[in-house]
Amino acid sequence: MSYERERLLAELAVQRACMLTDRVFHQLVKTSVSKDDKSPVTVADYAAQALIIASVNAAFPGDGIVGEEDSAFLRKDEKLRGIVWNLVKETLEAAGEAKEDIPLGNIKDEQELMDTIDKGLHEGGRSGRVWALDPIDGTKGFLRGGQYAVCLGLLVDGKATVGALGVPNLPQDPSNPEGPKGVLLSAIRGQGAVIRDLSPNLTLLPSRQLEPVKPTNVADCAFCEGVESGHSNHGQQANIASSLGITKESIRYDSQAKYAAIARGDAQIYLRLPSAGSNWVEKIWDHAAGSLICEEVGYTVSDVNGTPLDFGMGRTLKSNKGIVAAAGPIYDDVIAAVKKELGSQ
Ligand SMILES: Nc1ncnc2c1ncn2[C@@H]1O[C@H](COP(=O)(O)O)[C@@H](OP(=O)(O)O)[C@H]1O
Ligand SMILES: [Mg+2]
Ligand SMILES: [Mg+2]
Ligand SMILES: [Mg+2]
Repeated sequence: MSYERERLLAELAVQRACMLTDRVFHQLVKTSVSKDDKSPVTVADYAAQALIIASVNAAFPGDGIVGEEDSAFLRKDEKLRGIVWNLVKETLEAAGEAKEDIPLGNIKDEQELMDTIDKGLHEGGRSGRVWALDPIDGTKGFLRGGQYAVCLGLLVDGKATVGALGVPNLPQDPSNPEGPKGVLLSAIRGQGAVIRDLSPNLTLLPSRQLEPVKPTNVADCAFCEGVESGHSNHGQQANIASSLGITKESIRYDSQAKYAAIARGDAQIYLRLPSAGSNWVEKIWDHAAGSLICEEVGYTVSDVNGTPLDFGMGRTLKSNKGIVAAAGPIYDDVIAAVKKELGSQ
């Protein structure tokens, strides 16, 4: 099976959702809403989940969907519901139909909006086709004006098989950080990965194949980590980098923007070691699309013990702990340094 249609659907659904999140993001920045006010991101989370589920459902009605959000809060808050519905309606009108021959789905009213969001309540698991959806990954980054990502992956029998990542605030040219922003990456297992600029409308701009990683000296590499110190252990990550002889400062991005950055070669390592005392269990929607895209350009992605990520365990990666992604040729060095650091606690 080629999965070209699934990839096209994922790209278009993510592109359409990014039209919405980008709009909310800029309204948020423009109106300088208090950083403590979480409502803009909440609105965008619900609206983007609804739009993407409508697309998956229209094109592949038999597939399961594991989405991060549900409508419980929205059902209780009429005002918030009205805001989300307006955003969804405006985006549907602005986007129109895709010129490609694939249905992207519609939502007719507020009731259907909430029912659509709740189609993301699937339990996941080892068998069949299940989409993993994070409508806004990096909510804290979104609120800070930093990186965030719209993430959609297809798991087939528990294995990440198709993935698309929209990263609206990532510079298109890594050597020009102040230049135009917004990229869309996608992959099909076994077929490499592609990148293109995000477009302001539903058009998919021309894509280019991402180059496979090349052998490099680990000391010359750069590593990526999250911004939030509560989400990963910055101290241990710095120790690991220094034990590998890495002197470059880490690239700190919220969200799966980290996977996008390493996939296109801005850095070669992503470390996500659990914070001290953390019982956090990683969620499948935080890693399905990004890890596949990286594997497709020659990364090895595992947990901190070197165990491959198991997306067939349900909604979470409960058999894994933390994340280590490194370019294939340096992975053994990196995982050895991770184990040494964790063993020496
Ligand atoms: N204590 C914790 N440890 C690790 N990850 C956490 C966490 N609390 C929340 N997260 C996850 O971290 C994701 C963001 O990743 P990052 O830290 O790399 O930016 C969040 O996704 P959402 O923003 O979609 O909720 C959330 O799922
Ligand atoms: Mg997330
Ligand atoms: Mg999210
Ligand atoms: Mg969240």
